[in-house]
Amino acid sequence: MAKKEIFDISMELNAETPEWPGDRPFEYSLSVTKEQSGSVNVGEIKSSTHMGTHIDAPFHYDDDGLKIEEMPLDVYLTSAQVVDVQELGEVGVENLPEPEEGVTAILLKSCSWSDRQQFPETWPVFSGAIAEWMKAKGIRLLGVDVPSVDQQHSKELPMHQSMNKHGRYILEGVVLDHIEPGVYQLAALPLKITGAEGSPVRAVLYR
Ligand SMILES: N[C@@H](CC(=O)c1ccccc1NC=O)C(=O)O
Ligand SMILES: [Zn+2]
Ligand SMILES: [Zn+2]
Repeated sequence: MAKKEIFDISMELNAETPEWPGDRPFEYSLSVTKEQSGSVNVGEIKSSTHMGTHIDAPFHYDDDGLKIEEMPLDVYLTSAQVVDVQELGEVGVENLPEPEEGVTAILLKSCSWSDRQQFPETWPVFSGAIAEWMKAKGIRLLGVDVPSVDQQHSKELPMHQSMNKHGRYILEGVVLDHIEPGVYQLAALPLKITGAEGSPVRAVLYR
């Protein structure tokens, strides 16, 4: 078998990773040094669950929604198609190609968040009709290369709600600038945090 080609599509997590405005920044530090313990360095992390490349559990926007440890894992281990949606202010169904055979995730490459040390001022609007289209095509996961599938100041969260209503799942903050459109295997598993409404993931594409 040929060697696996692995493409990292995750953001780095460090003190410069931009948090959602008003949310807590990411922190990693050594709480115990090897010198102190005589044996090991031990770290601790503080983070929002919506930091960097992450997934939303439905409980993020629906009090009765699934929590992170209840989420199906096969949604995040699947064939994924990277689709070019660059230069679009609004992304609708008319901008999406017929998915390739066997694909159950679509990753939208907008290239609208180039400086990952700044929270972006704007990003494309994703039409709620995409969720219905996904359901009709058997696509279970939508990935976006921006902080959210809705706009920053939205309170109604029409896209999140439409995805939930149609039983579709959300992956946010992937990095696709270096990825050619096409079909890959995706792995992007959440941490098993009891009761949580989101989790950072290490997202990779491979083939
Ligand atoms: N919906 C966004 C996150 C979000 O809305 C948010 C994240 C942290 C703190 C506040 C937030 N939203 C509204 O106050 C997301 O899906 O990641
Ligand atoms: Zn989120
Ligand atoms: Zn979200």
